Amino acid sequence: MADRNIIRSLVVETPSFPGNLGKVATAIGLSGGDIGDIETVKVGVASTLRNITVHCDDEEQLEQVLDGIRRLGDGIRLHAVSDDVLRAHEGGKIRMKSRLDIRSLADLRRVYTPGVADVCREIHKDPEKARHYTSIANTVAIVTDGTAILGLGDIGPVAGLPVMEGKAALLDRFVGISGIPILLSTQDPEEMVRTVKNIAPGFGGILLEDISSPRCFEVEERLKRELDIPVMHDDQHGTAVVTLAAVITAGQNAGVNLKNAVVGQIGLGAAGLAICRMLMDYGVKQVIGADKSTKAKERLWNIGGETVDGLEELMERADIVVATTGVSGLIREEWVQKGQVILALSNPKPEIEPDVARRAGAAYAADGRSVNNLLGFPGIFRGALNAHAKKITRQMLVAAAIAIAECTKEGDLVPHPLDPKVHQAVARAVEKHA
Ligand SMILES: NC(=O)c1ccc[n+]([C@@H]2O[C@H](COP(=O)([O-])OP(=O)(O)OC[C@H]3O[C@@H](n4cnc5c(N)ncnc54)[C@H](O)[C@@H]3O)[C@@H](O)[C@H]2O)c1
Ligand SMILES: O=C(O)C[C@H](O)C(=O)O
Ligand SMILES: [Mg+2]
Repeated sequence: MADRNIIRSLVVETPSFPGNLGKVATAIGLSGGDIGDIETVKVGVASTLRNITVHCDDEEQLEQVLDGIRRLGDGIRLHAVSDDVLRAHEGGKIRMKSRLDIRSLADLRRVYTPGVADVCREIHKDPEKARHYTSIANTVAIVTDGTAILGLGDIGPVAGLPVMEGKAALLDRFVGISGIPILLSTQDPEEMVRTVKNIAPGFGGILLEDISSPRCFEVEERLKRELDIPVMHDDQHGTAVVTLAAVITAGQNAGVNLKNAVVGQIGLGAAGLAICRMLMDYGVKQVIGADKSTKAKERLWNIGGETVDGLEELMERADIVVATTGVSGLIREEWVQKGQVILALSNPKPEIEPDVARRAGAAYAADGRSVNNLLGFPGIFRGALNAHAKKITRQMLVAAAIAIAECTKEGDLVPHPLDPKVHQAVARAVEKHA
């Protein structure tokens, strides 16, 4: 099933004789919906009740699907439509949990007082032991001020929390790291740096997330300098790592030699500038960039890149196009060149849908759901924590990108994020280069 934007759970009642579920499935399919899971809730003598998960492109298509089912008649009834995504978020996605069971008084005295005091004394005598006797070495703060939440913009840290909880869930699921969202109610770089430094003693690493440019550059630079634990702004370097991996495989698949290729980057914010820097470091000779902001373009000049004024010019010249503007539909179909590679990475909606780009002649096209920093940040932090690294260096990031490219199946641009091998491979590569 292709990635769709809307997921709904439909409660449908059908008469209990063969062929009725088929009618419902046909109605959904004829309106362009995809069926996910089907769960039978109740089988009665006269009728059967089922939960049917449906995936659609947009609200309009969903309405057509619902109308199609309602029109079936003959005892087929649509009882309820619920939003699976909202339902899944009820109560939040994460929680803090004890690793030790507390059943007996002995457990209590071991886990808590008075036993715990001995552990405190040990750490007080030798602070290095905190790594061994606490959760610090396996815990990463996921810090945001809520100013660049996906492409939704400055919606504040609380509205952005579902993204941070999502990153925590991924860290847990893929590499067993505890991610703790930290929401900052300030946008002042000085205050942000001070706050993160003040809470840093409880963490093995700091993942900065969805902080808008240009403040993100200063905040990250200072924290890297002033803290001796790994600090990484995911939207910059996590994205750059995964994009480099996709560009490497795209180059191989499309027979383009990266050393001679022109890569065009649209959007020179947090993600875009880091992508340009990473590609230039990797040896791509010609990186051209476009942004509506002159200040953003100046930042690319400062690192030796070339800028163009119009998106059309960039689209005309580039063999590989990467876009990270947050603007859905920014790339027009008629700008796509035959054989081009297009990575439209903005979430939640890309600058051009991959199937539209391919129809317009692109050799390879992907969006931010598949080329996503999720392929990088879990393994990068796992590797850095395993190595007790104090910094995440450029070599570690390039090694991560190469590891991702090497895990990619033939014909794909990047590996599937649910493939545990990729996160392990990234962790190993990063640890080796730490
Ligand atoms: N797929 C991924 O893994 C991934 C990772 C990071 C960011 N992103 C996406 O990239 C987008 C940007 O994120 P960011 O953190 O870099 O934000 P940002 O705000 O730092 O940067 C966005 C840049 O795009 C520029 N821009 C906006 N509209 C433009 C237009 N019409 N023409 C040219 N330039 C334009 C802005 O001036 C800015 O410099 C978001 O949608 C985010 O979801 C995707
Ligand atoms: O959160 C994601 O899915 C990727 C990225 O960090 C983004 O901001 O879009
Ligand atoms: Mg992000």
